[in-house]
This record gives sequence, structure tokens and C-alpha cells, in this order.
Amino acid sequence: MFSIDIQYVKGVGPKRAELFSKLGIDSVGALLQFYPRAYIDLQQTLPLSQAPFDAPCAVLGRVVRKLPPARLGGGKTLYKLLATDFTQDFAVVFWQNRFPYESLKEGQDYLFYGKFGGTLTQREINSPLFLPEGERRDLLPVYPLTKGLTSKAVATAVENALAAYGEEIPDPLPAPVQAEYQLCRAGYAVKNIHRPETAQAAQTARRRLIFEELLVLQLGLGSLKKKGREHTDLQIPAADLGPFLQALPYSLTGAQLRCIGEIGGDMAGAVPMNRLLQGDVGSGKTVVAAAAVYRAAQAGVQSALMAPTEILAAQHHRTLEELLRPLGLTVALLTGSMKAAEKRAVLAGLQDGSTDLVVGTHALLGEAVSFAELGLVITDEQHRFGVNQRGALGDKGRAPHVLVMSATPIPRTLALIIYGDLDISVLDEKPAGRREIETFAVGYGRYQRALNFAEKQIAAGHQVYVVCPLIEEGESELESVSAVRDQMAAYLPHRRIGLLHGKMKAREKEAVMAAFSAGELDALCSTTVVEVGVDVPNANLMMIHNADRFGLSALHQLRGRVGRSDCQSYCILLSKSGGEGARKRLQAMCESSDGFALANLDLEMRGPGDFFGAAQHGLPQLKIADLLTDRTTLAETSAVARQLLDEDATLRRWPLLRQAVGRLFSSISENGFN
Ligand SMILES: Nc1ncnc2c1ncn2[C@@H]1O[C@H](COP(=O)(O)OP(=O)(O)OP(=O)(O)O)[C@@H](O)[C@H]1O
Repeated sequence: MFSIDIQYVKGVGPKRAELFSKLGIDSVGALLQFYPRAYIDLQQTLPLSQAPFDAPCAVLGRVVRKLPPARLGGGKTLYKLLATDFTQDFAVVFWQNRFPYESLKEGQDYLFYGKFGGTLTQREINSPLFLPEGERRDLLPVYPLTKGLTSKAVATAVENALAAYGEEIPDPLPAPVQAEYQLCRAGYAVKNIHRPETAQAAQTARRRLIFEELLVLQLGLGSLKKKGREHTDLQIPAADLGPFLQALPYSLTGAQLRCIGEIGGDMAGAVPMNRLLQGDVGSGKTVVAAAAVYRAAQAGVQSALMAPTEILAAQHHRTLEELLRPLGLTVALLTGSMKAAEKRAVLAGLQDGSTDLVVGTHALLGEAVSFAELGLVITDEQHRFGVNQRGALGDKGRAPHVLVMSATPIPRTLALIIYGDLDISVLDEKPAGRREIETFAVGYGRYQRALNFAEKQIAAGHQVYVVCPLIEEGESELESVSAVRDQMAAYLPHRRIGLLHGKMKAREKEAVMAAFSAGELDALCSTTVVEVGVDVPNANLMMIHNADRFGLSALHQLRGRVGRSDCQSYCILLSKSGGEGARKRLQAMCESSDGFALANLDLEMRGPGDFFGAAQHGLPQLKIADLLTDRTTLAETSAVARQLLDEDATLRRWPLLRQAVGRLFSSISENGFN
């Protein structure tokens, strides 16, 4: 029943099915899981005389007369009806839409919901929602919409699907769990989330569906983790890190030493390491990873580091080669844009074991990539990879140790869900001598002053980043960044100003980045491709155009590109006067440089759905639960998930639950759980 094509639902058909598919709904199952965004509360109706002009409300009224459709200029048609709430007359108006007009009948009573405008004596309601009085309900569902599909159309399709298949809705929750947590049955929940009998029933339904979704999510994550923990045969004994530490150009922070110790302890253990290394921007994660690679190489096994972009892979390659080559390690780079002959040479080195570390993009997942003995897998910015991709790289070794590096400060409660039972090491200390980045939020009236300030920094031997999002609606990112670069070049004609954007070829990007890194460019105008991980310590000014368009976490990441040495750094946030939210974000940036504090604020302001940006973190998209507000249920389901997985890690004992996990994770996993 879940997989039946939506076009076969009564009243849908192939044409509407296309509209539904824009919402990601192509089956009956997906339709029934397309939950209302909100409900309209029809429990209270108002007499028309009390209906506010500026807010929607429900009024009970009778259609008195349908006026003939009026054709207006521009091919538009106005459909108007006269109605009364028995104390006062009002007009009901539909533009261009004859269907509701046709379905309303003269002499019948309806509940009209919407904003009643017009004048005190001549009230008028435009395109209201309406229900025949006899079908009156407490709550009316409101669905998220796509063009051409009304909330009513969705509601009708859902009702038809419920009428046809409502009795067949399977219940994946084991009965004891249901009893213990006093949850209603699945069929009742699905019916009442869409067509609640009462407000209380909607609540009960919601609780049950949230519980099920979070349980399924945690079971899925839990069984992925368990898979990784089954093998236990690769132990890497503690190595003498002396030579590594002596070769470093600086001494490590206490936090770095602690994290290196924790990682070393894991690698020596009988169970493969599964650790998240979290550190705020600029906290020095790379060198911690390098220590782990050094340790692996001492034990004669290879390491692989996967980065989300070619720029980052190239940079990590440069840094790690500098750190590790003097110690006798061989470091290679593998990216999709390399020439075939270069790739072949790298692949050969991995296969015969002569290469100790390969740094690359997801090209590392390619079939042709095989290792003599892969012992350590490191992924940078893991939230940009799927949970499964990390596993795929791991599958290239017998049971490699896994280290995940993330610069996105995630509040601990959420990290625990996303990274499940990964152990967590936190770099909570910046290298000595780092100064607070001075941050200013200014309007475009001060753009010229900002440019003068940039000139001053360049004259003092520093470098400058300039980041642009789209400037005008409809303009491409490329146009806007080029325009900003040209403007800057005209103002500072004697300076070398580079351009970097996503449409450039990987090699061109790499060349520009390398030139900036080598100090051959004074300023770099860029789109957000520099957002994560780029490390050029000599740059000390970050100028962000239209800063109000960015979220807090992105701004913090961008700002983190400066302040990476012991000289004073600055961040200038340029914006036109934005809305309240933007103002708050920019103010928070000026007041705080703590990534965790900013991430918490970001979550509060935007909600986690947005914070994690849909699928980019490799988690399936949740349909009803909210990781932030449903924390109590999260704790409950986490206990249940652990218990069920302990009883049967394959979930075969609960086939429906197993299927539900497969469905939720199908968006991120090709082979799913089947
Ligand atoms: N203990 C230290 N003392 C001085 N400098 C250090 C120390 N550790 C790292 N660095 C330098 O600090 C800079 C930032 O380090 P790194 O690039 O590893 O940061 P990161 O944690 O990856 O940050 P991001 O997530 O922002 O990329 C680098 O230039 C690195 O050489």
C-alpha cells in the first residue's frame, strides 16, 4: 500500500501527480506522511461584526446569491457571491478560480475561514477556505504547498487515500513499546493527524508519529554504527611521537595534546576507533589528524583523508605533506579532476603500500581505489558526507579506525544524535597568542572606508578576503562576485586582486588558491567556496558583502578564515538594512567569537531543520519530528532503540520496523537496509 503510485488515488490522476511529485510525493505512503504544517482552529466562530480586518477568523454564513462571473481586463475573471451571517451581508470573492465558486450552493450554510476585509458596512472575503456547515470540524489541516496545488486539493487527496487504504496502515511499533509509552495505534495516528476528530486527538496522533519517526531514525543510525563496530582486529600500538612533535614549527596546545592522546588510545584498542574531533574554526584540527596518520604509518598501515571539496583536499595535502614528508612519510593527492596518468600513479602507490597517506575528495570512493592495508580513515567536515559514504571508504580496509573532523560546532545533545555513539574529542582551546577578531557590522554608506581599511592592511603586508553572495535577485553568483572584484580593482588599481568562484575548473580554482596562499595575490574576491577550512594565516581581513543573507554558522565559518596567526585580524560585515533576524545575527557576530555559543543561538533562531540544511549532513529529512523541540521524545526513543538493537541488531524480529528504517534512510542510502 505504501508504494502504490499516487496517480491512482481518487481525484489525483497523472496531471496532479506531477504537482505532487514536486513536493516529493509519488506514492500513497508519501502522501500519508505528508503531514499538515498547521491547523486552522474552527472551534470558535465569530459574528461578522467582530471579525478583525487584519487577522483570519471563521464566520458561519449562508450563500444568498451567486453573481454571474465578471470578465475583467487582461483575461481575468472575478467570481463573486453574496452571503450573510444573518446579521450582516458580506461578499465572497474568488479571482480566476471557478472551482470553489461552482461548489458553493445558494441557500446553504458554510463555515468561511479567512481574512475579512472591505469596509465596516461592506465586508468582503477573498479566496476563503470553506466547509459545509454539516461537515464542520474543530481543526482543518493546512499543508505546505507547491504552485498549482491548494491545501484543499492535498486534503482531498489525503482523505481519498485514507478512505481507500486507511484500514491497511501497518503498525511498525512493537506492542510492548506502544503500551509502555501509551502511544496510539498507527492507523488512528495517521487519520487523526490529517483529519483530527478533536484537538486532543491531533495531539495524541502527533506524539505517536514523532515517537515513531525518532525511533526509526535512531534505529537506523544505531545499526549503521553497530555494523562498524563488529570487526575488532586492527590494533595500532602507541608509537613514539617524539620526532613528530620535534618537527613541528610550534608547540601544541593542551587541548591538541589531549585529543592526540584520546585518539592514540582508541587506535591501540581492540575495537576500531569511531571518534569525532570537534573544534571551533582555527583550533588546529589538521595537526591532530597528522599525529594519527604518523602513528598509523609507524605501525605500517595506510591512512586516507577525505575532504568535501577539491580546494580543501589540495590544501590538506599541502599541509600534511609539509608536516609528514620530513619524517619520511609519502603523501599523495587524489581528486576527480586529475589526469588519468597522475591518477594511475597514485593508485599504484596505494595498492603496493608505498604511499602512507592519500588525501582526496570523494574520488577516493571510486572502485579503482584499493589499499595494501588501510588502517585509518579520516573525513573532514563529515556533515557534508552521508553517513554511508564514511562507511564506503571504511570498506576499503579490513576494519580501519575512523576519525571524523568537524568544524561545525554542534551542541552536544545534537552531536550525540547525528554522530550517535561516536566518541567525541573537543578542541576547546585556540593556539597561544591568538587575538579576538575585531568585527564590525556596517552599512554600504561606509563601503569606501572599508576599502580604505583593506588597502591599509595590504600595505602592512597582509591579505584580504572579500566574500559575496548574490547581490540582486536573479543575478548569478558569478556576476556579482566579478562585479565586486572589478569595483575593487578600479579602486585599488595597484593591488593584485584574484577571483574565485564555483564555476571555475578545479585546476583554475586550485591555482588561484595556491597563489593567494603563497602571497602572490593581495586580495581574493570569492563566492562561498572559501567557506570551510581554507587556511592562509597571513590574511587578516574578511570582508563579507550582503552579510545579512548568511546564517550565523556560515558567517562564523567565513570569519574563521582570518585570525589564524598571532597578528590582529578584522571582519567587516557589509549589509543593507535587513530584517530583524539579520540584525540580530550581525549583532551576535560582533559580540561573540565562540562557535558553540553562536551555533546555539543559530539553532534557537532558525530551528534545526534549517541549521542542518536538509540532507547535507547525511541525515534523512524528518517529516514531523523536530530535533530541538522534541528532546524528551528523543531521549525516550534513544533508550528504546538501544534496547531493541541489543535484542536483535538486524531488526529482523520486527520486519515492519526494519522496512520503516529502510524507507527513512532510502534518501541517503542506495542499498538501504534490505
Ligand atoms: N598549536 C599551534 N600553535 C600555533 N599554530 C597552530 C597550532 N596548531 C595549529 N596551528 C596553525 O593554526 C592554523 C589553523 O589550523 P587548522 O587549519 O588545523 O585549523 P582547523 O581546526 O582545521 O580550522 P578550520 O576548521 O577553521 O579549518 C594553521 O595555520 C595551523 O598551522
